[in-house]
Amino acid sequence: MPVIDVREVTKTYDTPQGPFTALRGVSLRTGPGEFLAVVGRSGSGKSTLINMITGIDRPTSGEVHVAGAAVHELDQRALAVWRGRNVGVVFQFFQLLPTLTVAENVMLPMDFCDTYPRGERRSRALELLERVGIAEQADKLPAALSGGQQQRAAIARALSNDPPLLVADEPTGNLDSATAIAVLELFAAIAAGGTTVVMVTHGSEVAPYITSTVELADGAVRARV
Ligand SMILES: Nc1ncnc2c1ncn2[C@@H]1O[C@H](COP(=O)(O)OP(=O)(O)OP(=O)(O)O)[C@@H](O)[C@H]1O
Repeated sequence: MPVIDVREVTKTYDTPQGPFTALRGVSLRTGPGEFLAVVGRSGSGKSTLINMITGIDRPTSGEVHVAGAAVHELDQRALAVWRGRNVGVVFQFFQLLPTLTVAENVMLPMDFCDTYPRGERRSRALELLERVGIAEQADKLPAALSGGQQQRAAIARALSNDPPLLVADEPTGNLDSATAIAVLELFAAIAAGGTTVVMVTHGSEVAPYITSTVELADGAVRARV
């Protein structure tokens, strides 16, 4: 079963200048354990495609099946529950809550979705922080961490509910190249463990780590390798 099955998705935005079609008949299938890079020039539709997969936005036509759910058919409430359990999201600027410790940030999705018993959440957060290599930072505030450490904390948070899919939009865009490579290695290890990882990227340094690529051009799939 594919983890991601996007079928003939079209997305048209209403703009003051009239309708603008950002995705035109995009289809994409991705299996468990794949590390997929989404590439293409600025404006080619990468973020729009990611927003379809995560259910942040809806297609104008077509179908989006992710981790067993028909995402295009879910209402807002069902989407929030589904997303919390099935999709971990990592951003370019980490987006950790500044007033919570690193461990508390990692516990947030478990608290939100009530996925693990309250008494087990902190130990699970510490295990995840161990897995991403920053266990010793658990009780610090995010501002006390380096950029690479903050991104590792954000990845631990994204894995909090053990989702089948991890989505990352330019996760290394704000990191120096050595730190970026370390984060890519971490994503590759996560994918090797069976989690599907989808990453929007501009960088060419990803090649050794990814298992496949989809290239978008003008809202259509130009290449899929
Ligand atoms: N909410 C919106 N309303 C109108 N147009 C939009 C909206 N979101 C995106 N677009 C347009 O759709 C096209 C695709 O945008 P998208 O953000 O998906 O591209 P991208 O490949 O992620 O670009 P970048 O690499 O610059 O982030 C662009 O022309 C953009 O201006």
